[in-house]
Amino acid sequence: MTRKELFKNTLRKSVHAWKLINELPLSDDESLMLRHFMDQPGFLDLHWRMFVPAIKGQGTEEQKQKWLPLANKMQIIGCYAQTELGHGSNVQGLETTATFDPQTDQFILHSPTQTSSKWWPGGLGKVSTHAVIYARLITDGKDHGVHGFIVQLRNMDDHSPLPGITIGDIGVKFGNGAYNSMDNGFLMFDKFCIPRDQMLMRLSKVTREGKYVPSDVPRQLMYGTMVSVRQTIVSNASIAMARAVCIATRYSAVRRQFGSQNGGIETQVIDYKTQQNRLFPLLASAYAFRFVGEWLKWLYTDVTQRLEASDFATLPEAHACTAGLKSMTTSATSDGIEECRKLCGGHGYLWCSGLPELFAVYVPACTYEGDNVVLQLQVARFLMKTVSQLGSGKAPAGTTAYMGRAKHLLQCRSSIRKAEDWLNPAMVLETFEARALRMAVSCANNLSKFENQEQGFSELLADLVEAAIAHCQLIVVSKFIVKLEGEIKGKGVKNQLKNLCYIYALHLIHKHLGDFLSTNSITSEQASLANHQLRSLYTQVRPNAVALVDAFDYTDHYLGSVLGRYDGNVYPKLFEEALKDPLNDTVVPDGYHEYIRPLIKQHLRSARL
Ligand SMILES: CCCCC/C=C\C/C=C\C/C=C\C/C=C\C/C=C\CCCCC(=O)SCCNC(=O)CCNC(=O)[C@H](O)C(C)(C)COP(=O)(O)OP(=O)(O)OC[C@H]1O[C@@H](n2cnc3c(N)ncnc32)[C@H](O)[C@@H]1OP(=O)(O)O
Ligand SMILES: Cc1cc2nc3c(=O)[nH]c(=O)nc-3n(C[C@H](O)[C@H](O)[C@H](O)COP(=O)(O)OP(=O)(O)OC[C@H]3O[C@@H](n4cnc5c(N)ncnc54)[C@H](O)[C@@H]3O)c2cc1C
Repeated sequence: MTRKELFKNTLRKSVHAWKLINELPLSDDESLMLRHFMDQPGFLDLHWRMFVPAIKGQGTEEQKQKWLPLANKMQIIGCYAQTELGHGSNVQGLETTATFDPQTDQFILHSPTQTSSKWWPGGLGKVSTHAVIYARLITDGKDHGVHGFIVQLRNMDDHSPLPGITIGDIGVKFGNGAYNSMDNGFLMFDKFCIPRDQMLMRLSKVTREGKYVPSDVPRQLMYGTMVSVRQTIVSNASIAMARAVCIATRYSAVRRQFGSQNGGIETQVIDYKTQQNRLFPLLASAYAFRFVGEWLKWLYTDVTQRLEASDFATLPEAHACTAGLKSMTTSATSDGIEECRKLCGGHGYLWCSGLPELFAVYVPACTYEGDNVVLQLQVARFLMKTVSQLGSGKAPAGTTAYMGRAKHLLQCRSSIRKAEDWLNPAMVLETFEARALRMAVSCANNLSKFENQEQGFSELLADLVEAAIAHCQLIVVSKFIVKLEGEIKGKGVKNQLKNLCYIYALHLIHKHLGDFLSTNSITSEQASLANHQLRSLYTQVRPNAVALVDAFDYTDHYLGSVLGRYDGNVYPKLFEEALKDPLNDTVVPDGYHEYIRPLIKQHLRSARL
């Protein structure tokens, strides 16, 4: 499809999905499933995941009563317009202004520079009638920082932009189809006025007289929509990883190379330890991210209930966990999808493998909803704060509770003696805790050598990101172990999940061996025992690998991959796909007479000369 066709087709699908949701009707959970099977980014994502939650989280009761019924019936379509051409990560650096005019009781929205143009918001370019806009609030010449506003963008009769608004699509993005189904947009305001009551005023207010009344709750609640979406992105990482792994595992069982004895059949590539060493940790990650995603959903629900009761105590942890896990799981999944493509050899590079499209549509997850490095630095700040409070009498809680055992964890030596000890959950956990704590404490010690803490933080950014990642990996490992401690239905399922849990943990030890050795969390002998155990786990997973990806229950239609077909009938179907290519419509290609023939004839003439 051309970009225009792709975009229009996504509109068609989105509206059809909305019709089904209402007619059947579908529950919220079922609607989310429908979104997965629709399988294309589109304006609905931003409307439901960001526009509506932003109003719910930041609007007053009156504002919710006015706007939510319209949004819930999709009589207005909204997006989330925060990022600008010049600033995305640095939200406090946004330039768009919303200046209160007491004469007219309105805010004047203005884009003072080119870099202040809104740039990237999905659904903004062509579809949205409304947006939640983030802009600097100015009253009586004073800048109160960034606040949210509900703004109508387009005429409800003919969809034309309202006077004072310049709007459009930002152009083609990475890949062929992928995220190009979405109208990521730009937007400029030229002194565009909105009524005062369209500032989202649950957190802070501007009175009729133009007085700014700051909020008595943490200002970070303005970032609540991002926290909510980051949480959902973690579960989505599992879905995308599982999809790539399903394709690569099934194909690895079909594909044979080398190893033929006396003219017999060759070896299935899944039997090569190198293939297993690349594939099975990704299979384990797909399961691990699913479990940590379930836990994160619980954490998010818990913090939301606490916030409703004005208990803000767990907000920093919820922010650190959603930011860190969003970052860690999306980075691992993007890399994992690409690894799966390589695991499928040359055929993985074919469009019909399903992997190039999956990669192209997935990889912006490392950037949207917070650049992954910027988000890990938020985790690092949280960790440095926690370390600095150790010994102050305030015991760390939740995911940092392990830091409360700092004295032990800084000194302990791993008691792993044989390979099987690596299947002991307490020993594995302690290894990850020791490594994470020691990296965090080492950063804190290095920071303390700087007179200026911010300067020190800048100098140590790379180490801080690594410490944050170590902490996030510990969370994933520990939630997988907790999952195994609970009830798991199905004969033998627990054993399979145990194998995957330890593959997940031990492959991380192998991959980040430098961290584990340099922090003395393990010795080199214990590292080789871990490798030994890892190989043994691969052998145990091998007979069940295909069943473990079948368990994701993805249809062939959803996978969209010739290589990942359930029936394994890969080669005939690759031919079928090839023959469908428009280049094969004719035997002699268009362009032959224009270019190829004259070229060949010219050579023939020179040869005769
Ligand atoms: C699709 C096809 C198929 C393949 C995929 C398969 C499946 C997918 C299927 C379906 C997918 C469906 C849906 C996916 C779901 C949704 C995705 C949809 C679309 C995505 C669109 C993306 C939209 C966007 O990108 S919106 C824009 C996002 N922008 C950002 O994230 C900006 C990042 N920057 C920031 O957040 C901040 O600027 C900052 C970096 C945190 C810094 O903020 P600042 O105020 O300057 O803070 P400071 O560092 O000084 O800290 C102050 C203080 O505040 C605390 N803090 C910061 N943030 C928060 C927070 N959010 N909550 C709570 N507290 C916060 C911080 O810790 C400090 O605390 P303290 O003072 O140290 O105690
Ligand atoms: C597909 C897609 C959809 C999007 N949808 C929306 C949307 O609906 N609404 C919306 O408002 N926005 C949206 N965005 C914008 C997105 O949220 C931003 O792109 C994202 O927050 C990253 O910000 P940035 O582009 O400014 O990156 P930058 O911050 O410019 O990052 C560039 C580089 O600088 C590094 N960097 C930046 N700051 C630091 C620092 N302090 N320390 C160390 N390194 C640093 C980063 O790691 C990165 O390597 C979307 C983006 C994409 C790609």
